[in-house]
Amino acid sequence: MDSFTLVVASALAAIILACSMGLIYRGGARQACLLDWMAAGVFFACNNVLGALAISYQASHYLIPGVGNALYVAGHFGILAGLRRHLGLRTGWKQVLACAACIPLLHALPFLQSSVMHRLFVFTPIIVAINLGVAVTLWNHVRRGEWAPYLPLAILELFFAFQLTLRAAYLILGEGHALTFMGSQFLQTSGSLFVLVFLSVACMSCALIVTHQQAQLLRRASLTDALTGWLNRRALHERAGAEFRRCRGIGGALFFITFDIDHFKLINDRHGHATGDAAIRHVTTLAAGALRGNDAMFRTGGEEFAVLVAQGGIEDVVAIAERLRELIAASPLVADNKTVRMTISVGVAQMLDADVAWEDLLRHADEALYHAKEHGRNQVTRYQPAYGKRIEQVRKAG
Ligand SMILES: Nc1nc2c(ncn2[C@@H]2O[C@H](COP(=O)(O)OP(=O)(O)OP(=O)(O)O)[C@@H](O)[C@H]2O)c(=O)[nH]1
Repeated sequence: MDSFTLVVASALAAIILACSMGLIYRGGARQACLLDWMAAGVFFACNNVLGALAISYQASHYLIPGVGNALYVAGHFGILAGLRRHLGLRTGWKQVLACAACIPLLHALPFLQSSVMHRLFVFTPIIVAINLGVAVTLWNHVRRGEWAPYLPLAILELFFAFQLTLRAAYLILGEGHALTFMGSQFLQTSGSLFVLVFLSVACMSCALIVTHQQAQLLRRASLTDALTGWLNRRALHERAGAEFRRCRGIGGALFFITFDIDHFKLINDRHGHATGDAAIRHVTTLAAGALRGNDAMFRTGGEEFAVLVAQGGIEDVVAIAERLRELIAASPLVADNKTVRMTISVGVAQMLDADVAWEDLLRHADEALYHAKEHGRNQVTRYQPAYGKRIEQVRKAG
């Protein structure tokens, strides 16, 4: 293989890595890890440009391979640093760049100057450690069900570490005596080929990680209510439908608690819309503390909320609803030297054999809530089939 062509191709792949990461960043995915990966691309590109120059020109030993090796270590570390930043960990850039800056000076040592083999002996373990560092970081910090977007990078880094170890072992144990800098032996030039493959696949893998996260963020935003952080109506359709089918399938119980702040219009009228918003947030914060971790909480309208409960019996659920009502009545909002007292009316319904969809269950909870409103507010009402008929009569009369 022609080592010059391979090194130039690797330089181009590194430039493509740097430009792709920069463009994705500029394009709106403002994730700082992209800048780490862009820096990695720049380091690899400089390393390969130096390598290409070294084939044609004689240079100082500190520059080639000294600076070249420093850039190579920094490039590999950039991939690890970006991943660590993406996972919310400290990158360690400062320490690594300080160490990398010392690498050219290390090349003053006669041991490193004297042979390519000795340099392989020193730098291969460093690169392998960084490659394995990527895999170990993923293993330790990515939850089992969320591996899919990280898998290509993990496989790439493990593969690179494996081929590097194998080639270095073979060269050191067998063929090492024949090595020259940028030589043309197959085992040596295949190293450039692997770097080319590494850079190309790293570019795709890093882009995949970021675009997958962007898609996740957008999906989460599309299912979340901006004011309260609770799930919205769209999420309700997805979640309640799935829970309804699951509970029907296993013969489990399913409940809806719906609640609505009493006379909320008066709060807006007396204290203003901003205080109204704060009151809504206050109620959802209190409610989230009172409900159980497994209960799914939805904001279904302005001051209307629904909680999907898939455990316990009807008595437990009514008790939770009662606790929630008492908590909100006892915990007024205090804002801007104002005390805003609130109460809620609550409806509770259990899935019935006759229910054909989750909407039936929600309608029953709403009918119970309507009953609570009609009978004085600030109370919990458990659904009775008669409520539906009564509401039907009221609608017809109206
Ligand atoms: N501040 C604020 N107000 C909202 C929001 N969404 C809806 N509202 C207001 O909530 C009020 C709801 O009023 P109603 O439906 O008459 O209910 P209510 O006054 O709570 O009366 P009852 O439910 O019968 O006890 C309306 O004035 C809406 O403008 C919101 O996001 N923020």
